[in-house]
Amino acid sequence: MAKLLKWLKPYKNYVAGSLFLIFLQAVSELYLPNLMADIVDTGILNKDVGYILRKGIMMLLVALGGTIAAILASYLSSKAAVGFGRDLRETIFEHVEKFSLAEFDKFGTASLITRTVNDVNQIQMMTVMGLRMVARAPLMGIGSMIMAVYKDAQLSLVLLVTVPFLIGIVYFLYRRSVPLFEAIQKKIDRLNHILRENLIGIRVIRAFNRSEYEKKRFEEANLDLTETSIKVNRLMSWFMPATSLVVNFTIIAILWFGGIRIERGTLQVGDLMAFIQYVMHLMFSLMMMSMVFVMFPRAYASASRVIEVLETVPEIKESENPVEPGEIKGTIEFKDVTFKYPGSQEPVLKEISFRAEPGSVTAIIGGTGAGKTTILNLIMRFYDVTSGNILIDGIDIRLLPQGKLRDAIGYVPQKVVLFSGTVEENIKFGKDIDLEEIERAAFIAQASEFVSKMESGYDSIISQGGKNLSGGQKQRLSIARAVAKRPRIYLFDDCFSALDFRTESKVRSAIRKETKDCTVLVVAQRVATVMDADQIIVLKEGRIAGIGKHDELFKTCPEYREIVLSQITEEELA
Ligand SMILES: Nc1ncnc2c1ncn2[C@@H]1O[C@H](COP(=O)(O)OP(=O)(O)OP(=O)(O)O)[C@@H](O)[C@H]1O
Repeated sequence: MAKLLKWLKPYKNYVAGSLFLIFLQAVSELYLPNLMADIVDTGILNKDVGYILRKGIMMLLVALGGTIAAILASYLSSKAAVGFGRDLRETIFEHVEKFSLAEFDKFGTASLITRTVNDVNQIQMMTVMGLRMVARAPLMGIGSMIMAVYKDAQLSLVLLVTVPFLIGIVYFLYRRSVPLFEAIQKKIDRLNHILRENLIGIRVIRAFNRSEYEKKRFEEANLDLTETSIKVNRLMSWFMPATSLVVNFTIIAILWFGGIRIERGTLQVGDLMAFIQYVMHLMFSLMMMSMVFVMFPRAYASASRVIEVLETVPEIKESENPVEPGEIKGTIEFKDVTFKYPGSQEPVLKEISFRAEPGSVTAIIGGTGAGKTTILNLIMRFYDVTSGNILIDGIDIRLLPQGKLRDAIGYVPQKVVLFSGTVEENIKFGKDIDLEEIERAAFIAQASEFVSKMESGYDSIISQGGKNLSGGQKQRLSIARAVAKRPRIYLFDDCFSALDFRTESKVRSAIRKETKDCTVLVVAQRVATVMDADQIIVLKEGRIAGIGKHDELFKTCPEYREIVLSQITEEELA
């Protein structure tokens, strides 16, 4: 928790101001019972109306001052806590942006969302409570104790019996609630995860008639969270009655012993009234502190989760001695690359070596799960190789600044990702270009026609995830986005399969012209897509089964021959 305090630093003036005001509020509250005792013991006993009025007005002024201080303290502490929460969320977001895919896989999207929103909220609430109560409760507690002893030291002995009871209750609840609060945060993660999957997969869920099953899954997670929350609340429901009971017993004991002392003439009525008020303040402070204690475990659990994210060092780091490559030309070379996903037993790529030159097209073909996408992931440095090297223009990509590397790449993923916004915003996502360039990119990707038919053309709104577009339309916008960057290297990950043959061949011939000086890597399933590539890499279970041109591979590589013949007959080939 203390580790997070550095985000509170910019707000230290607000914190100091609020602590000072809380101090003033506490002083005013401690002074009031004293004034009241004076009114009773001096004013009322001597029937001195003037004295009562003077002291009464003073009480009013002190109370007013205390109230103003309390309002201002609340304002300042809220400002500090809200700003602290905002900064923390921003820091987490920026940090997570630097994560490699391995760290994303480790936390999971749902958990990262819960940690950024819900956990930070818990910490923020704890900060407000902390600022208001942590300062006020000890001040009031100690102040009331001193004042009570000052009023009647002997009567204060009652507290020696009752205060340990209160502390015992708080300690018991604290020990019991910590694990429950930790569990609650994990269960919120799980609920978010299921909810997210349901919202994203709603079409598939309906098509497969799995709504009931998903409903059950959600209900189970929801119930699980509810049960744990009820357990915590049940535990907490003991808190107020138990503490009230102790407080009321304390008051009864004070009235009992106080009455005896008044009878003996060793205590005045006003002082007893003030004493009771001080004791109430003391008990109230202890209750406040215990509320902080109760909130603390939850905030502590949240803080640990946030710190876990912040302390995760992204595996993919900028090199300490980066090589400034100047203009990237685009030669890609794999040298004996072996790669194992974090947490996996077996490598998915084994001893891969090939070279792709600018001005050439390299196609990668192979069965599902052969490791084709992984090759592209490695070129973009989403993961680092386990052994071997990947060189761009002869420089190991680990030595290249990541921004420079990715700026040189135009990537079209297998699964289209579009962002909510306009068509134009989506196309110029990788580079801020003018409308003419945007239209050019759309033209190459064969997207101009359908975009011009959309109601507002390039200003048409794309809904979340591109739900208002067809699969092929989304794919073409995704291609246009890559083309718009005018990169040196193109990585097409099986992105033509959503297009019909005619559109695919149009897109490919337009792209061929556009990319004639660039290095192009195409992952494909269709033989027609790879046939005219300058080199074809046949992947089988993470190894290169063959590399060469179509005719040569058809003769020499049985795996390639099998793929080709599964799609085209020998007569068609001839
Ligand atoms: N993030 C990951 N963590 C662990 N294993 C992974 C991860 N991503 C992929 N894999 C595994 O790596 C292997 C290769 O995956 P990859 O996506 O590269 O295959 P692919 O050849 O592109 O397949 P497809 O044609 O079906 O897209 C698969 O067995 C897959 O299970």
